[in-house]
Amino acid sequence: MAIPYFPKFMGSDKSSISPGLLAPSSLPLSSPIFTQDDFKKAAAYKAVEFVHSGMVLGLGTGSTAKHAVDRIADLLRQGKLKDIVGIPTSKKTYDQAVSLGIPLSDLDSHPVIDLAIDGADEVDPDLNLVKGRGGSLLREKMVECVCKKFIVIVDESKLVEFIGGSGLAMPVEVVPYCWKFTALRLQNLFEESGCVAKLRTVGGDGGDEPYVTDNENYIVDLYFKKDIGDLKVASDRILRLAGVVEHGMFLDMATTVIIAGELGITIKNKQ
Ligand SMILES: O=C[C@H](O)[C@H](O)[C@H](O)COP(=O)(O)O
Repeated sequence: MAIPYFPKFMGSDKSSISPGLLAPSSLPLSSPIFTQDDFKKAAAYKAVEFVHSGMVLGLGTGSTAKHAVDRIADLLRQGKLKDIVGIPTSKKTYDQAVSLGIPLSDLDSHPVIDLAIDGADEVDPDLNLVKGRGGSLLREKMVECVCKKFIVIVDESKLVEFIGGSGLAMPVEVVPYCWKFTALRLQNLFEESGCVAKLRTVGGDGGDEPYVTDNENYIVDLYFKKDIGDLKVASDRILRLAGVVEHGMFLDMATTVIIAGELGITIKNKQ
């Protein structure tokens, strides 16, 4: 069931998101014109309610996760959270967390993580994800596969019927050596799904300069015209290709997905 943002006028449910959190201050509550970023923030703030003092936290990457990191820092400053250790999933999140004074560590020192909060590019009905359109899939997967709880935060535009269903990229991190060869092999793997493989470049389509990940690798984006079928089989086939480092399908990893949209917040838990 969706939890309304504004309990006062939308219903009696006592959402812990304060009324007005999403409303631009100049608008009356009866004019709820929300941006996509408002939804991202609402999902992020809801997720941070699951954070407790003393936790080791996986800190996600992207425009949605950024709100969660900001919120955690606010609560630390206010003394409402204490003794948090953050494990950032990218250099960008590392920089953000350092600038906000969040104590950080890494997987070597903290191999078990209590909770990770991160965004996603696609979420299917079984809570499988596509991640990595921001380029951070490898570190995200390393961190998020060792957490006890993994909360995914999205606005409703990220919901898809099937993985690849948005028509947007499913990223694969590859080593730079002979990337064209690896890209072709990836494309051939999914020929029946009309797969097109493209090297990600700086500045988007048409650029010459390859996008380089935090791990000094490249990204080959796969675009599918049709459902790729069994995701576990697809995952194994991709990972068996020499030259592939990791792919952006996060299967059976999310324990909870928080979705924010026009009707409010919906929380889905893995069955
Ligand atoms: O590499 C990027 C990450 O997987 C992000 O979590 C994902 O792309 C979602 O990002 P955003 O919240 O900006 O849509």
